[in-house]
Amino acid sequence: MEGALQVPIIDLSSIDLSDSLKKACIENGYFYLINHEVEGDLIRRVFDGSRGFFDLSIGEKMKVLRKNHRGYTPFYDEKLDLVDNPKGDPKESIYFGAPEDISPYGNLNQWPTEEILPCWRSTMEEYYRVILNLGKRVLSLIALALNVNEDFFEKVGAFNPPGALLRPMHYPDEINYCDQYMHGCGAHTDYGMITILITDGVPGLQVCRDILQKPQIWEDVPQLNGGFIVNVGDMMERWTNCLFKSIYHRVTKPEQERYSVAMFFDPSPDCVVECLKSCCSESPPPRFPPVRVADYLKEHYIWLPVNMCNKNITEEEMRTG
Ligand SMILES: O=C(O)CCC(=O)C(=O)O
Ligand SMILES: [Fe+2]
Repeated sequence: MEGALQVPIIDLSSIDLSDSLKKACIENGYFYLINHEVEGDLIRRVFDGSRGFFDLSIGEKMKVLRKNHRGYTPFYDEKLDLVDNPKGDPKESIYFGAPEDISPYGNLNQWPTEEILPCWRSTMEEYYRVILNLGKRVLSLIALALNVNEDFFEKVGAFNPPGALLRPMHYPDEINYCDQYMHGCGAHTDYGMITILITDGVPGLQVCRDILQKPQIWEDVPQLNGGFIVNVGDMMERWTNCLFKSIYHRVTKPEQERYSVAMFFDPSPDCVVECLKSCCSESPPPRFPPVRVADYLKEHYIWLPVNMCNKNITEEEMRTG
């Protein structure tokens, strides 16, 4: 049974939204974010840029093939749900980290050249910075809702350096799917603190409020014009001892081509996530031991490098999905 769903709306221009934010994170694990002050023009440029990149030839895109979780991930590269999408997800994407993030190897982001896509890098970097600030604002409100200081996530090192990854995505329309591919993106939870998502309005995103229920009930999450969709991720679920829900979601086979842009607020790799005192005591006791983010992510980014998982996929399939 599938149907439309009530999504709580968090209005960032409201004076006191602690209670509604907390309620949305506890009862739903997702909400719309409105009055966020991100300019429509920037969002339009990001979607135009995203279409421009995914329209490039496969050869051009492969020049920035993902390394160290940065760069192009071709069709079928990501394996989120091996039951429904055993061959991988029939979508393509490109990942970037913080423009300023300098690892011992330098900044790991990979960019199409300025000749191929003029202003592309500057647009994506601008969007990254704007959404990073928006996410920090939401996370400071979440901290207040959890009865800790508003700079809690800064203080525990979640942004030092920022582990957030920006990811424009492209789903081909359903006529390009082989029958066996049930979904554009298999069922999963996100790994980080929160995800801030925007789509081009083409339907597809669904959530399942109880993954153990049989049969599972998947409900559509429509894009709210001008709003972002925010969902809680696994790290936040651990911090809050499961008070906040890291919600299962997926993207069905879209009827037409679909584009979306997600920013995953993963805490920085050395940050340790430990149940908040305000969320646990003897009853309920902490359900998880403290975990270093890098160790958690290593176990959960299970998808294989493209040269291994795509070995049975033809060039034609990689081009079209
Ligand atoms: O494209 C979407 O609407 C959602 C994608 C998603 O859930 C993800 O990449 O984690
Ligand atoms: Fe997701």
